[in-house]
Amino acid sequence: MAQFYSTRKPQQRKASRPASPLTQQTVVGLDHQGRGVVRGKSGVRFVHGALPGEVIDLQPQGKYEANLLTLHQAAEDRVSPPCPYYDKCGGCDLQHLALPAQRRHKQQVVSELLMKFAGITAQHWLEPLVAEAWAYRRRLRLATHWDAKRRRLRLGLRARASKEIVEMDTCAIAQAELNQLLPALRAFLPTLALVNMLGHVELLQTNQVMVILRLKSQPSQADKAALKQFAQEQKVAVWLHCGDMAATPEALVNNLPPRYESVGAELDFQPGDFLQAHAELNQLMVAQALSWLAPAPDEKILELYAGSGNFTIPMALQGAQVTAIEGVPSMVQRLQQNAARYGVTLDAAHADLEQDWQAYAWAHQGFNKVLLDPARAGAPHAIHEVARRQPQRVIYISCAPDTLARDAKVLAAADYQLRQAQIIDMFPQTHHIECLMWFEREA
Ligand SMILES: C[S@@+](CC[C@H](N)C(=O)[O-])C[C@H]1O[C@@H](n2cnc3c(N)ncnc32)[C@H](O)[C@@H]1O
Repeated sequence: MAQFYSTRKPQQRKASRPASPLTQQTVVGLDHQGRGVVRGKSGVRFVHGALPGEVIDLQPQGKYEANLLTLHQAAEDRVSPPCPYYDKCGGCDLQHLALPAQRRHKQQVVSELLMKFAGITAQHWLEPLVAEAWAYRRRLRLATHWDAKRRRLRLGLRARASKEIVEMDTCAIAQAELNQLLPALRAFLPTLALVNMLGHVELLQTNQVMVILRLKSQPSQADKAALKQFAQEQKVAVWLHCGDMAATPEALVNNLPPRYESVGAELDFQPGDFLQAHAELNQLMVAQALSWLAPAPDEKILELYAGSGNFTIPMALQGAQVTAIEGVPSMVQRLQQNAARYGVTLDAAHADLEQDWQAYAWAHQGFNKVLLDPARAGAPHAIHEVARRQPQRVIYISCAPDTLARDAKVLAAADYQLRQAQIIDMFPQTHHIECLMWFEREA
């Protein structure tokens, strides 16, 4: 890209005066990021913490956002957030909305986006798939800051729209085993020389508790010995992720091969691999997707964005002929390892699904059904490739309703009907939405 240099000094920006608060505003909606929508004379504002039907005063922040200043009239569905860190922490931004209303809201968001961007409605919405709504997260990523002068470590979650660290004793949505480790980590980490090169700390709970330290470089032998002792005392595995982000985490103390449960299978994974946030709901979701896919033994199934085999291995165990594609080569290896451990035959390949598929041998076969579970970016290229191949059925698992709606438009244009839809309550108390869609091509 061309760069242009100027000898002129950059103009000094005048510090802008904060905008005046807007009073007695009525909230008319809730957007897909969980913010209340206010339409005033100066345009639309998205207000953090506000709910539809409420009358509020708000403080504008930037061009479109705002913070809630005063609540004059509360919505019926408003509840008092139980977490003491709710006001500061950027994690659970829908705790102030009653759980049934959160689920209704998520379904409404998906339904509205599908209508707005794809012009479609689901023939049938199933009741949301739900499970434990607190203490469910099996992965906690903690930010750190070492104050060398005061010899004090800050360890916690990031505040909303800020780099500030909110230190908490417990995180209300994290699994108990992860919370129990927090005091021990706060006491232990400052005793290590590596504390001044610590990036984040990740805690994982699957078949064991794992502590993953993100470090700029390898720790000293003395630190490694201390970490081994900590692992023994706390009965945890310890992994080190040293160097740049592309480096793979390595086990320092590994008591068991890391595994997570899917339907009828315990699957190998490694820290750094994608892992669904809610263990119980993951299993319900996989079971539901498989029942919709209903693979017959003679049918060929194409699975896209397969990860380490969360959907693949249960499908193959049911006798389906699966071709599974994943973009991270080491995860493809894990998938193949999982297939070998369960004695199932399948094709697994590494590919960037957002590139042209011409060069991929697997892409030249015919497929009866497709299951795809992309990241938040959706499948902007892959969905065209899928539609062009005209499989009878497409099961789409989405964690981003806006990109789902964009991709659904492509399927709708290729004569697919949205037969069933369902919210998966994978991220209760937060605005994040997971959903499952069954598209069928009318012959
Ligand atoms: C939401 S995860 C789902 C993984 C798996 N289905 C599961 O349930 O564990 C999305 C996966 O897509 C992969 N991915 C992201 N972009 C990709 C691309 N352009 N091509 C291929 N795979 C990609 C990621 O590495 C990740 O494993």
